[in-house]
Amino acid sequence: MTAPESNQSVESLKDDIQRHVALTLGSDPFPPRKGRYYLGLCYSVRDRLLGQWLETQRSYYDSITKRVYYMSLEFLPGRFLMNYIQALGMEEECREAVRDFGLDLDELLEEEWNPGLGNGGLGRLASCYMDSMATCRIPGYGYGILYDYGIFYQTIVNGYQHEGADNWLRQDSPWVLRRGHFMFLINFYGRSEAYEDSAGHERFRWVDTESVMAMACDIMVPGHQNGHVTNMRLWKAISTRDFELEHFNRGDYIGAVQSKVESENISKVLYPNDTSPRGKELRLRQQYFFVAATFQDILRRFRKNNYSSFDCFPDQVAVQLNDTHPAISIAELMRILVDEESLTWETAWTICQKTFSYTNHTVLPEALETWSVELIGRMLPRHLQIIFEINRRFLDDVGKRFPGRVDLLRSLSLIAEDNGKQVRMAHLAIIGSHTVNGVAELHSKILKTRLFKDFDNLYPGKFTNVTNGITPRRWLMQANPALSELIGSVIGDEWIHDLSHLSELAAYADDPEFQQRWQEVRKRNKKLLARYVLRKLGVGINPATLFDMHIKRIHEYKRQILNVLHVITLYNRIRSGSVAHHVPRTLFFAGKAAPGYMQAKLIIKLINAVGQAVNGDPAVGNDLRVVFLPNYCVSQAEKLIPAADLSEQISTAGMEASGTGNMKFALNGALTIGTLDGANIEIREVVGEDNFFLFGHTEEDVHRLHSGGYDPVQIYESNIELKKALDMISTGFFSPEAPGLFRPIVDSLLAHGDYYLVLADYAKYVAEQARVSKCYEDPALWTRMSILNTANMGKFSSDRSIMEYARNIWKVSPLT
Ligand SMILES: [N-]=[N+]=N[C@]1([C@H](N)O)O[C@H](CO)[C@@H](O)[C@H](O)[C@H]1O
Repeated sequence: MTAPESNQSVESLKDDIQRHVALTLGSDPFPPRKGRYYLGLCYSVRDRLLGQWLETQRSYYDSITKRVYYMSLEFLPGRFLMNYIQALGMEEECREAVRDFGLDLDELLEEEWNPGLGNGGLGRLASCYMDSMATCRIPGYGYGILYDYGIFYQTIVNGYQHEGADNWLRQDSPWVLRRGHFMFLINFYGRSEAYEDSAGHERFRWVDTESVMAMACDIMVPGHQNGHVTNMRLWKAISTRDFELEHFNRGDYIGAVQSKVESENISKVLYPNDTSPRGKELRLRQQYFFVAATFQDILRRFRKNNYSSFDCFPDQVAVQLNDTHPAISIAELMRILVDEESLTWETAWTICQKTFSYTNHTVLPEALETWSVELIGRMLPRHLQIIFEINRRFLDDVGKRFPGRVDLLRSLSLIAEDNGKQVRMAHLAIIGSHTVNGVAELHSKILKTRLFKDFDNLYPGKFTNVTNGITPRRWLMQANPALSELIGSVIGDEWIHDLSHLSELAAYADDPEFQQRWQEVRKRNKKLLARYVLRKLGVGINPATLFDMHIKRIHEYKRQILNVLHVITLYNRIRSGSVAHHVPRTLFFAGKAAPGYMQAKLIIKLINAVGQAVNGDPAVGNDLRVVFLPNYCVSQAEKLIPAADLSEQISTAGMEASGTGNMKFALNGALTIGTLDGANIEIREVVGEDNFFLFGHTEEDVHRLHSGGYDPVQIYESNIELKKALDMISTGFFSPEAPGLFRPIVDSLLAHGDYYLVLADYAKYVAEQARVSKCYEDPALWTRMSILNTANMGKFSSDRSIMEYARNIWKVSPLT
């Protein structure tokens, strides 16, 4: 863009901002105020995106292309403004425009509330995938729920997590386009009534239902500087107008309105559990609500092309089930095709299996969703009938192929009998899908060889792998502009669209001048973070120390406890002077615990209690500092990750399906200390064993130790430093006011068998951490390792993942 053109575009942008402040917000544009001008800028940027969105949607219709429907109960898009500005390639323009008003773009960006419509990795992955679908021009949409309240707002009071309501829409969001004209009626409860149709066939209809409306709310998802803009369509529950007669007849107006209000509770709040569902009725209502609304929207689009039959439905529609949360879709599409479209069961079932594909995100037993037959029968009576019929036909087929294998029938059945009749949603998703994938090679192997072994034997070729990825737009270009600029200065900017170009960086790994510039960028990012921590917590941290980060949801399998045991060990070594030399470290912890997960909440308290002791001990000084950052979210991760030296990926092998934080850290040049778990294995393969700090038992070892012979007490007894650390925890060293406070944690390790093998991996972990310190003392070596990590992360772009889904699972090609 020429100077006059850019001046002209800066001027027109300034006009738009002030016009929106005046005419959209109804506020006086003078004097310029941060809050008002932030919204003025948002609406001006939105205007520029809407045009591209309309064009993109038109191109979908014109090309009658097959579309992907990525169904997810969670999305974690992060703040939109900077992502939109960079996708439109107008960052400089915006900076200049707001500067002319005496404002600073970086300050305006902080005005935006994080849309926390997800818990962790699964939700963020869905948003990275949306960004890549748009950037790779894969025709598709994300479907979910517009919760009024997202993941709770975490504060730390006296070391304990407190949950606050995340009323993120209280100031209305400039990004949410409410589509009042797209309202669908969603039914619940009632009963399924059999009747005979004119051809004498038995048919079913769902009657006497209670209903609520689903209103579409769109949020745009722009591709990176390619004019391709798609959207997430998130459903909001709106009460229907008609009153339930029973209230009305009693003249109970308030009661009548009450039930209306209740019906709108469906989209009120996100369930805050990361990998352990709570079988709550409202949660199932949320799942069916968004599934039913989504399929009415899918059918509306399909019917627009006036196809003569549904046989081509799978050629036009690919539905990806993001975990089992949307799995009731399979029964819903069967209901629509059989009950409403009068297709035969067989035809309908074939269409279903050709339409659906399912991604599993965890092997943790407590995370595999089941719904009681009683609850489904009450809330979705017709769907239960359909699920029983799917199961009957499925077991018939299995019985024919494997006569007499009652055990097989029991293990494969959709219905679990052991704790009251439960519908296994993963089994429904597997049977009703043409493809099932895990999210990293080890995880996908475990699905095939352990968790769903019988299904893999039954359906050879159905199980596959698509290793997770992250979008380089948000996680490098946006989060780490200084490093992006340095990279661009030597290899250009193609990596933004094709991350494999990063490999060209490897040539600079030993280049002293480049190493120098790399170190400067990293120092600058660490100083920036130190300033943020001082502002947020009033805690001073020294940017010259090794920044060691463990930021993710709090869960025992992620082993924040193992990290704390290492911190206490270092603390004891420093206090006792038993180590000749210690490399000063700052330990960063951040993450939310599910409100009902008491052990995780106690782990947060332990981290803060240990931090208080260490930070307050004059004998330690700057050598060791512990920081727990409250309210971990996407925008906080964008500040933390570019400043990290060490990335903690220390889960019990076989339990972290993939991890995606591990990819974000390595992409930004942090080195990983980790186990052979999830995507750590594939990261180590590409960055090289020498550039990865590995420790711990393998998944095979864990499986073997879980089947017997593991004695954590023996390890405790035989390791002095470990015993000392555990004794300090259990005797109240970190909780003098309540000596037994952390007993449950120590009991889980010693008395209850240490299921997550914390003690088994302690010694190797501490030893590997010593190797980390040693390497860190050699800046040339560390910088070389850091550059080689970034250089080799091309594989972990979500563009690669999405193109694998498109080619191997969805069978769609990018729009040209
Ligand atoms: N649910 N779930 N699963 C997870 C994460 N907790 O959200 O999905 C993430 C996205 O696939 C994985 O990276 C992670 O390992 C896995 O535990």
